[in-house]
Amino acid sequence: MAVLRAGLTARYCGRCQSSDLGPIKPRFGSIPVFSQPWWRRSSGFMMVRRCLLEHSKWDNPLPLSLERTAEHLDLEKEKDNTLPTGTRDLVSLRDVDIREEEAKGIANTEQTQTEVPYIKKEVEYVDKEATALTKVLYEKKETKVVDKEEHAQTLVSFTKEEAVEVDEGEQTRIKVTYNIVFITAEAAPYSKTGGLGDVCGSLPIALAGRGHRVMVLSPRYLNGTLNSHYASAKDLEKHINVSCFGGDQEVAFFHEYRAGVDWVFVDHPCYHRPGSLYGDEHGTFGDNQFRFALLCHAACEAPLVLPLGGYTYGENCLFLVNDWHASLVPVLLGAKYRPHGVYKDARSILIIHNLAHQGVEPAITYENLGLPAQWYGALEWIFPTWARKHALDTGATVNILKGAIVTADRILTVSQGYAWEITTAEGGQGLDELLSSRESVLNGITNGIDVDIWNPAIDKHIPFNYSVDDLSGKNLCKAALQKALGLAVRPDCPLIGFIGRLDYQKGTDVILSTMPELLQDDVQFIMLGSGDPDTEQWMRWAESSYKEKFRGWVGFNEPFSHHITAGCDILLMPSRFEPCGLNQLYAMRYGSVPVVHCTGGLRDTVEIFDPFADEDGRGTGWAFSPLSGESMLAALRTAIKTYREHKSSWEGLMKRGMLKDFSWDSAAAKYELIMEWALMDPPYVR
Ligand SMILES: Nc1ncnc2c1ncn2[C@@H]1O[C@H](COP(=O)(O)OP(=O)(O)O[C@H]2O[C@H](CO)[C@@H](O)[C@H](O)[C@H]2O)[C@@H](O)[C@H]1O
Repeated sequence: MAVLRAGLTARYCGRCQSSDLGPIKPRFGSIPVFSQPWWRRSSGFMMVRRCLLEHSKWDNPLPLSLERTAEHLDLEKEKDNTLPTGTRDLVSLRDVDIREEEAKGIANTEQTQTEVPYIKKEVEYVDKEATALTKVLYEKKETKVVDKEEHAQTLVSFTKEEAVEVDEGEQTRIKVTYNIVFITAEAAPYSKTGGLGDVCGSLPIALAGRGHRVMVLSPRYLNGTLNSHYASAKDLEKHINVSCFGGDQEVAFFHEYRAGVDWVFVDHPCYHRPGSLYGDEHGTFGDNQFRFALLCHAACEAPLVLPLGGYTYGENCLFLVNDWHASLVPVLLGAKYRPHGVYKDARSILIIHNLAHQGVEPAITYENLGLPAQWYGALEWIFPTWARKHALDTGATVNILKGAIVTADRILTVSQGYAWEITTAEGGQGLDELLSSRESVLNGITNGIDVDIWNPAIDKHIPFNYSVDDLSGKNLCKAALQKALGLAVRPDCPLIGFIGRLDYQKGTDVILSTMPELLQDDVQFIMLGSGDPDTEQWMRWAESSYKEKFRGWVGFNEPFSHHITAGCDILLMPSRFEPCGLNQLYAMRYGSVPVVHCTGGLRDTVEIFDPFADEDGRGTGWAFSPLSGESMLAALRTAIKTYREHKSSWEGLMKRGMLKDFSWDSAAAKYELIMEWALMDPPYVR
């Protein structure tokens, strides 16, 4: 009920008397309110969205970039004095219903000079198989999916065989390229605390490689450790003021063009402080809402004001907003820009890497976000009574991720399994009903990995390189790891590894509780991670208590994570939930066998070993369920037994994992498809 309340708070609009209980008449004559298909119109939220949109059209401050454009074009004469002051320039310049022919001409000229058209159509030759696949994808889209099960199957069912059958002869297809703008709190190698950084550091490159124009916007963190990564980023000398948190905030932009991608870093003193990206030894930074609201405001301006390579990205772009840090962007598009005719044809896609982090702050902070008051409902989030802290706590908060869930054109998660899990009460983190209501635009695409950085044949972070054809280097890596850790160098002793944030999500509590029992066996265990201080403390204790068998490395150490991935035999991931998980993919690529909890992306990517299937067995690891000490130990013991007693089966497991294709290529093609679907539908918030 709390969720319902949060999602559908205002079912009746006091300003325009619209209600979701019956047909609503268009309010402002020319603006079509029934622009959505019927299944999207059915919820009360849609009504609220429409009303808010209509009202905000008249109350919004003018987006900064447009003030400048209007000034530049000197359209003072064209102003319609019947409009509120702030919107006059804009309406005369940008609105599609622009009335003055002359102004229209000027606007068009300006646009062609500064913007690259975002859809460039070109005919190119592709191989038969790819053509056939494309055709299948289009056919799937044409049959509009309303049925739940069929919907879940849509992306799954793109099989090669099917594709080949459909089309044998066709040789050409239209290649469409987009202007894509990623907004993210992390992008490796510049900034990274986890998988978000990995994905936003490599997916943009894969998309750029497929012909798209791609910009990645993230903060320019200067925290003393990663500063050298920004050395090649040049100050664009474009300082702008964005309006939020009670005034104008000045931000600057730095830029580096690398691997076909425009890496743009938003600069502001709030990103320059010691510690990690989100906090320091005293905990999470108290002003993270400000830091990421600023990122979102700057990100909405960047495509309009930054001439990258001589041209701005322009209005017609696709925003890929990652996690809560970027989730204000779809709301800003709807609340601040579209009412003025800007970004009318842009689309936004929310990518959920981790639903557990939603950017929730007290409701009073809403007024800082630079949004019109009428849009409060889009972010409003009421905690259930049991979750409130004291008698006077009303449970009223703003939830930034929720804002994107209810305004983005499409929603993606990083695996298909997780896309389903978040629509259930168990996996929805309180947002399941809201996400279910948007099921028709919710998909999952399993992450790829950067196969150049994570390649045992050329990896500089490991002492010996190896490949699937010659695994001898892997044994040497294991010996080197054991030596470096001060453990006995024993090729026969299974070495188990864990790498990750020390967090409830990662199931570290299950590791802690089973360690005494596990270490009764003849095994070695290495654990790398940082996060929960109690777990860090436990790691120190365990290292001194199990001197012969356990090593704990507290901290974030990327080269060492590569060495562990190469050197261990088994990689353990007992994650409570896992949207995708990258370490199991890295492990398989390095010939280490994953033992994982059967959840989310882990279930999708680790195929359970079956020694009796095929000639040499089938599968790449073990997935246990439920998440308990007993089932984890049972899976580990089976893996250890296989390692010790069935050498050829083990080698088969390693090789099958190493031969899997985890590159971004196929995932990037699916992203293109989702972008295409986003553009087929009209903008969700107009
Ligand atoms: N102490 C340490 N030292 C060095 N490296 C460390 C480290 N701790 C973690 N890492 C690295 O950080 C990355 C973590 O990847 P995960 O997929 O586990 O990410 P995370 O849970 O942060 O991300 C979320 O986003 C990603 C991306 O979408 C999803 O895969 C995932 O399920 C979701 O929870 C890996 O590259 C790992 O090697």
